[in-house]
Amino acid sequence: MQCAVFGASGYAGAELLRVLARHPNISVAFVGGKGSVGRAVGDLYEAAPPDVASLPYLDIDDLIQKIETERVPLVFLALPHGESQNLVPKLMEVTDHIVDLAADFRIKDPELYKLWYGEEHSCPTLLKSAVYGMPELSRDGIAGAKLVAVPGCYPTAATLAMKPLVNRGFVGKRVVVDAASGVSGAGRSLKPEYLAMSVEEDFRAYGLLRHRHTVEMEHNLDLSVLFTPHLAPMKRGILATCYLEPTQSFLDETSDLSQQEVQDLLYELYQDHYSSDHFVRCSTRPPGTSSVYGTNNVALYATFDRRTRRFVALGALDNLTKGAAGQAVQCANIVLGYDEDEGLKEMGVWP
Ligand SMILES: NC(=O)C1=CN([C@@H]2O[C@H](COP(=O)(O)OP(=O)(O)OC[C@H]3O[C@@H](n4cnc5c(N)ncnc54)[C@H](OP(=O)(O)O)[C@@H]3O)[C@@H](O)[C@H]2O)C=CC1
Ligand SMILES: CC(=O)N[C@@H](CCC(=O)OP(=O)(O)O)C(=O)O
Repeated sequence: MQCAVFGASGYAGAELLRVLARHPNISVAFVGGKGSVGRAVGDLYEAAPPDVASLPYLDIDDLIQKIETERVPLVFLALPHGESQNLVPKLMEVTDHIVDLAADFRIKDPELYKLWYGEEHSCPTLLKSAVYGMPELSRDGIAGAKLVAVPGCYPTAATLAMKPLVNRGFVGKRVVVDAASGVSGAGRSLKPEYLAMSVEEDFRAYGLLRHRHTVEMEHNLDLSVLFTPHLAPMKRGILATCYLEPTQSFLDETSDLSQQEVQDLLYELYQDHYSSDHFVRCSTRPPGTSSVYGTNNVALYATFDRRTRRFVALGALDNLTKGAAGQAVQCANIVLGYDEDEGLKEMGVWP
């Protein structure tokens, strides 16, 4: 099946090209950009797979026209936030399936969208028709979907790290999430704060109290979340560290258990919860981002500290793969009825 990728000159778009190069059923026929229009993929992206290296970046109008005339059935959008909502109404008329990596269609409620994104949504009626594409949270509605909203990178890590504890009724209503992202999470922009000279030998928090991913985590988990993102001096990767208070029922249930038995119980809880999920790795020790680099895997670990009465749940993923392009292809596979891991079977890189 042919597809088109809008924003293929950006980091998430380039990662889509990398993942789709290994896909047996989906091939990239057309790519779009903005500043890169007139150049070919291989000019910009030297590691591009040979069959896409020669594709020219098209502007939005030319790309839509190609999709229409060539009847391209699948479209990925990897555009800066806010662009997809202007494009999707037209694309709905000319293609069968749209998988959007941006935040435009993740929040169903237009008022909540306005509150967290600071602007009115331009097509609020379409918000409800989009399916939220985090398969490990829910696969409902993804098969055959016309419009999939791929979740945010931080919410994917934090949601998957906490969900088994939440579903089991082990945690109270308020959690704290500290998460660090590699610099590719900010996209390919040339802003001075993302230059190597600025990020190397630095580690800092940003977006305090108001980061837009907070609302996504709160919705996924039905919890109140205090979220602090950090910028880490690495290219790729996210590590989310989540602190949760236990419920009395958890304390009662585990009062006679040793620390090791509590650890075993938590490990089994995570294994059971994700027993049918291809990409979840339940770790027996705290995971790092290098263990998931370039893969669609998310590595999870949870423990409980009796002294301070807190759970600590960790989630590590690659922001460009499971946090963006990999999860998008995982969703496209479900939409189209392919095996969920087609194109995503790559092993990690070590060291
Ligand atoms: N980076 C990440 O880790 C993640 C990103 N995402 C989401 O994916 C989307 C893309 O992010 P990312 O790849 O990081 O961003 P980049 O800034 O790296 O890339 C943006 C892409 O969009 C193109 N573009 C910019 N403005 C326009 C426009 N007005 N019309 C058409 N094309 C345009 C750019 O083209 P050109 O370069 O040719 O100007 C480029 O191809 C965003 O919505 C982001 O939030 C989601 C999860 C994680
Ligand atoms: C390091 C960095 O700046 N990260 C970005 C999040 C990554 C991203 O692109 O967010 P979406 O998944 O919502 O598209 C940020 O904090 O805004």
